[in-house]
Formats: sequence, C-alpha cells, structure tokens
Amino acid sequence: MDLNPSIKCKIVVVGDSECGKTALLNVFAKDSFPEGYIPTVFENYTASFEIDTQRVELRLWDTSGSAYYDNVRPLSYPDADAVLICFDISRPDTLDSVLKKWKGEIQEFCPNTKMLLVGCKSDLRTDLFTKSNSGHTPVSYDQGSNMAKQISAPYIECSSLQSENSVRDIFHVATLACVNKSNKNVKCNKPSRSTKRISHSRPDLPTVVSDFQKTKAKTCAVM
Ligand SMILES: Nc1nc2c(ncn2[C@@H]2O[C@H](COP(=O)(O)OP(=O)(O)OP(=O)(O)O)[C@@H](O)[C@H]2O)c(=O)[nH]1
Repeated sequence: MDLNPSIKCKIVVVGDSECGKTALLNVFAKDSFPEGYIPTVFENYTASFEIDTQRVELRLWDTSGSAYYDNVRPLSYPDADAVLICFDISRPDTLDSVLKKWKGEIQEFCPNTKMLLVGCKSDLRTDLFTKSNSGHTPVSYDQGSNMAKQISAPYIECSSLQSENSVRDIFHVATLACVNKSNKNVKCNKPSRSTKRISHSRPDLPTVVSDFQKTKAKTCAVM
C-alpha cells in the first residue's frame, strides 16, 4: 500500500495571445524552449513536483489567448485548482487585459479557484531592442505587483527563455496554492538545475509563498 499517495492538481494557464504561456509550460514540463511561435488552441501537459516529501502530480492546461476561442476556453476551467494569469512584461496592453478580460472570465467560470499573476518574458524588460523599438515602456515590477493586489493574487515573474529556475518558481508557488500547505511545513527547496539565471523578480520565493498563504487555497483531492 502506498503510504504517501500523490496529490493531483489541475492548473490552467490563461493570458493574451503570444504572452508566453506555451513557452512557460514547455520549459517546465518538457525542459525545452519552443522554437518559433505556434498558436495554441488547447494543449495538456503533465509534470510532477515534490513539496517537502509530498509528491504532487500536476495536470497543466494550456489555452488560447485569442478572442476567437473565447467560447471554447471555458471548457478548461472546471475542476481547476489554480489558474495562472499570464501577461507579457514587454507589452503593457497584456497587463491591462488582466482586469479587462481575465479576472472576469475566471470569476464567471471558476470563482473559487486560486489565481496567480505571472509576468512573462522578464528578460525583455531590460532588452534595449525592445525598449527602443516597441514604442512603449515595459511593465515595471511595481505595476505587475499592483495589478496582483487588485485581483488578490500573488505576483511572480519569469523568463522562460533565460531562466529555467524562474519557471520552476512559478510552479512551486502554484503547487503550494493547490496543496494548501502551511508555510512552516514546506521547505522552499532550491531548484535542482541552474541555467542562465537572471534577476527576474524582486521578492524571493519564500516571500511570495508566505504572501500566498495569507489567503486560503483550495485543497486538491488526494488520489
Ligand atoms: N524573449 C522572450 N520571448 C519569449 C519568452 N516566452 C515566450 N517568448 C516568445 O513569445 C512568443 C509567444 O510565445 P508563446 O509561449 O507561444 O505564447 P502563448 O501565450 O502560448 O500564445 P497563444 O498560443 O497565442 O495564446 C514566441 O515567439 C516565444 O518564443 C520569454 O521568456 N522571453
């Protein structure tokens, strides 16, 4: 008999088109940053995460950011334990969509599900080409953080391109949301592999975890 059964959690990833959802999931679940851009309709991934000694099986749902799929995306929300709302740090309009679109959609289809706001492509914040050619200033850490406060979600940033560790941190926090562990019982393990680590987010992971646990997360079913 398995004395330490794994927990199963479903995490749905939403956000505007091309904001970096698929890259985030590929880096986490498949260890590879995808070449080129292929729009997603629906895609599922599985991965596992160990928190303390508890093994957590994650079912990860990638969705389309396109308005064209607004009627079918809601099919992914039932039974979600957490929703990651992603935006692109180099495109402020994708942060605006958090209030204009994503918060309302989640409240309509899975109102009790824990949300996490994810700033993707943090490498582009300091990228000189982006700054000089996009015609707009990238989203600052404080702007992302303020938006997160407005939707009562924790905020964390990542670069799927440059920092695998930052991606793992996202799923560490998301997994904690699912299992609803207390801060005392959870070790914030350092990710095992280090790649081109960049300074991607201001607070460290324990701080985000601690903030997260101030609000009660939905508990997953133990399978
Ligand atoms: N510089 C940089 N580019 C990224 C990063 N993540 C994704 N991209 C690029 O952004 C583009 C869109 O990425 P996707 O992950 O496909 O975006 P998506 O949100 O899944 O898009 P949809 O399927 O349309 O909803 C691709 O060209 C990626 O290579 C990142 O961390 N840094």
